[in-house]
Amino acid sequence: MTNTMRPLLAGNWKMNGTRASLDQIKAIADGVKTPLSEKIDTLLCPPATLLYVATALCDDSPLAIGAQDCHQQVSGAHTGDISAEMIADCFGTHVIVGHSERRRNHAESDMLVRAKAQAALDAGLIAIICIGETAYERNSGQTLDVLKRELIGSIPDGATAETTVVAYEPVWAIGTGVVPTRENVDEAHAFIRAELIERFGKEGANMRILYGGSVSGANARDLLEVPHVNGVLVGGQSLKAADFLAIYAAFEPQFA
Ligand SMILES: O=C(CO)COP(=O)(O)O
Repeated sequence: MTNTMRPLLAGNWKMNGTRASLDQIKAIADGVKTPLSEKIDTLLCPPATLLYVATALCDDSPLAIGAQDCHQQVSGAHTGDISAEMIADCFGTHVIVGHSERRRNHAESDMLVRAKAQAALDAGLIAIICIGETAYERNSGQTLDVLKRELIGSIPDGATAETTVVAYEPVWAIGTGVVPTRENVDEAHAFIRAELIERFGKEGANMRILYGGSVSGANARDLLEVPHVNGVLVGGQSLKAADFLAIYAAFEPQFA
């Protein structure tokens, strides 16, 4: 067994899902009610419109529910935003911050992502902080520099292994069906682990590092064997219960 840390399987629905999708959430919540859930954490992040009803659906399931973003402030004149407090109020337990789609589409800087992560920690949520290089950055040899800059800039000083998860999502692998080579994932995760240990010591050694980008039931097992891959953050393949549960099943050989 390569990775002994309790892993996290997280789904990110992005801007997908209406009330018609609640049956999929229920099917996922029911599907993870197996002994494997004693060994791994599962999480689904639907759009904010479904947050409250989703947490109610998961009442008797180990499936946790989280959000995809939060504002850095607790409340105020911020039309269209939701705060970490509001997520917690809906019984959400996690929030994704700094996803590359938000960094790109909303010009979110490392400093802003860090403030959002801090807001999440202040509200008692677990922050899933996303980092990852673009194709241009990889092709021009900047991958590790980008990861270092994003790690330093985006993670608050008070982050602990319990409250903070790092997600490595190479931008070029998101939604493309292109999965990095084992060597690429290995290099990135080992680098992130070393950086986390340097800054956070023991907490950094125990912080979970997820891989995200075109994860499916077909490739999850191989990814989970790479050292320092402590789970996955899944987009497209988390929308349908059957696909999500195929990834869940892929954890079995290592973690059951
Ligand atoms: O961005 C992602 C999860 O946050 C990954 O998306 P895909 O799994 O659709 O590539």
